Amino acid sequence: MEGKLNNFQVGDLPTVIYKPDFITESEEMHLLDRVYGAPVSKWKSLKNRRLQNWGGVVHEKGLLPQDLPPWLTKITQRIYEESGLFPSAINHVLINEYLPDQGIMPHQDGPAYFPVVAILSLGSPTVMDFIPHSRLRTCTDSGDNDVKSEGSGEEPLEIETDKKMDNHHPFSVLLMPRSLLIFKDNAYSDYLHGIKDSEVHQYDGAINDAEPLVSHKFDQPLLEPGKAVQIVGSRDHKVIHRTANRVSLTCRLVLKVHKNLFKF
Ligand SMILES: O=C(O)CCC(=O)C(=O)O
Ligand SMILES: [Fe+2]
Repeated sequence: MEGKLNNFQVGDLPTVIYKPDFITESEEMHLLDRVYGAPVSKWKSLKNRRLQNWGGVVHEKGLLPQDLPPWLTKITQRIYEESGLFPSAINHVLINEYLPDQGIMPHQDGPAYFPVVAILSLGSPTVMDFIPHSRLRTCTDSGDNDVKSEGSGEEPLEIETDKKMDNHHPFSVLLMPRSLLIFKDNAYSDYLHGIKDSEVHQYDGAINDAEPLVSHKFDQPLLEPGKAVQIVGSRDHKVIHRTANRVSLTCRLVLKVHKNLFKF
């Protein structure tokens, strides 16, 4: 299936796609209303962010499914159709909320997911860092505790300590509100991805910093009205001041779906 997002590949890897303005401002507002309108009990607080889990419980061996609500299927269906990268409909969405000084440790997504991830950003820009890691470390280490869980129970985190980095280089992607990031293949399997827990993010050298939305290559600060977000740019020092919350929708597919608990 040829996806119409193919033209939006960024960087050297063939497997990172960045589509600015995938949704409109009113769609963004609508989604944020839904996220914040969810019952308080839907939020799970972790040390450094909050999250909502939609679509069911992900186990190592598969998904104990729950139907996604229509406000989510509307967007996941669009991602499914326009990307052409998922073999069947997206059935799991993790919604993360980050305060301006919060992030997510470098990690690789859990093994239950089909290795394509689509992340829709809402609210505030951020920079996502990709750090190469050695695939060999994942299964062979025993007592070293490379793989840690941050508490969601479904995302083993691998802390990069290996300095052997083959020919892979770290890179970063600037994620503007309303944008869609998709990564797969090498970008999925050979790199950890994470977001720094600092209020200031640099995006010098971000693989998509040529995109028109980020053409603020002047020295004057630019304040987006209503968003309380500052993007300051100069040729050498491009930074985002994260002054508002960011909400992201991480949309994935778990191929193995269990209809009842006893089939695990
Ligand atoms: O919030 C993001 O953009 C990333 C979230 C993520 O990596 C995850 O939920 O696995
Ligand atoms: Fe992730």
